[in-house]
Amino acid sequence: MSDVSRPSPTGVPADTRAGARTAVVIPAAGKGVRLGPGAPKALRALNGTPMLIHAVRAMAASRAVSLVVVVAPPDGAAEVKSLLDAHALPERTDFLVVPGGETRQESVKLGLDALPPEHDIVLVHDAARPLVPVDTVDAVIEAVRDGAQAVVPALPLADTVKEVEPAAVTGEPEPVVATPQRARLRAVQTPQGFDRATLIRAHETVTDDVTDDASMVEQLGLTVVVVPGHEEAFKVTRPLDLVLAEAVLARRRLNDGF
Ligand SMILES: Nc1ccn([C@@H]2O[C@H](COP(=O)(O)OP(=O)(O)OP(=O)(O)O)[C@@H](O)[C@H]2O)c(=O)n1
Ligand SMILES: C[C@](O)(CO)[C@H](O)COP(=O)(O)O
Repeated sequence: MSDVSRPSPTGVPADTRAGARTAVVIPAAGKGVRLGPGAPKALRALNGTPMLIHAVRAMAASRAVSLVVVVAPPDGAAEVKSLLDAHALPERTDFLVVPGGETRQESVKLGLDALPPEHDIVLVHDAARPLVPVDTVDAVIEAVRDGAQAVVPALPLADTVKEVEPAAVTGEPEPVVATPQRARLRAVQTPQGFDRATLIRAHETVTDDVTDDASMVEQLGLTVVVVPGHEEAFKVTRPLDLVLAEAVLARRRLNDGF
C-alpha cells in the first residue's frame, strides 16, 4: 500500500492544511436493485434504524467533519429530511439534503453542487457502507490534510480475480482472458477523500461511466493514494450483506456491554 507519509504531491506543507474544513457527500439515491424488492436501499432498516442514519452517524463520528450533504432518492428528499430530524445526531455537524440523479456519478455531482465554499476537503461516502469505523474516516481525512489530492481506503483481496470476456448471453460460459497478480490488487471502499478543487475538476471533466470518484481523478492523470480500509466498511449490496451488517451491530453491542 502507498505510504501516505510521503512528501506532499501538491507541495503544500501539511501544517497549512491542518485547519481545513471537511464536508462529506453521502450518495443515498440508489434503488438497491441487487438487494431485492423494497424501499430504496438507504432507507431500509438495520436493527430497526435506517441504513442511511447509520452511515450519517459513522461520518459525523469524526470530529473533523462539520457538514454532511445527503443525496436523497430523487423524490425522497422530504422523507430523508424528516428521518434526519427524527434521529439523534451530533450538534457540531450541519446537515443538508439534496435530491439525487439517475447514476451514482450524477448524485455525487448534485451533492458537490450544494457544498458551501468554506469546505476544502470533501469525502464521498456510500450510504450503502453504513458501518465504517471512525478510525478509517479519520485516516482518510488525515491523508488529505497531509497533502494527498485523492485518498481511498482499501483492503487486499481474499479471492483470486479473473478477467473474462463477458458472455453475450447470460448463462454462457465466459472465457478467461487473464489472471491479474492478486498481490497488486486492492478492493476499494469509501469514504474516499479529496482536495475539493481536484474532485470538482474531476466531476466537471470526466464524462465516462465510472464506478468510483477516485477513478475520475486518476483519469486527470493525478495520483490517488491508498490507506488501510476496514472489513466492517463493506458495502451492503446483496441480501446476505444485510445479515452480516446486523451481526456486526450485534457484536458491537456485546462489546460495548449493553
Ligand atoms: N443513482 C444513484 C445510484 C447509487 N447511488 C448511491 O451510491 C452508493 C453505492 O451504490 P450501490 O451500492 O450500487 O447502490 P444502489 O445503486 O442502490 O444498488 P443497486 O446497483 O443494486 O441498485 C449507494 O449509497 C447508492 O445509494 C446514488 O446516490 N444515486
Ligand atoms: C464507490 C464504491 O463503493 C467503491 O468500491 C463502488 O465502486 C460503488 O459501486 P456500485 O456499482 O455503486 O455498487
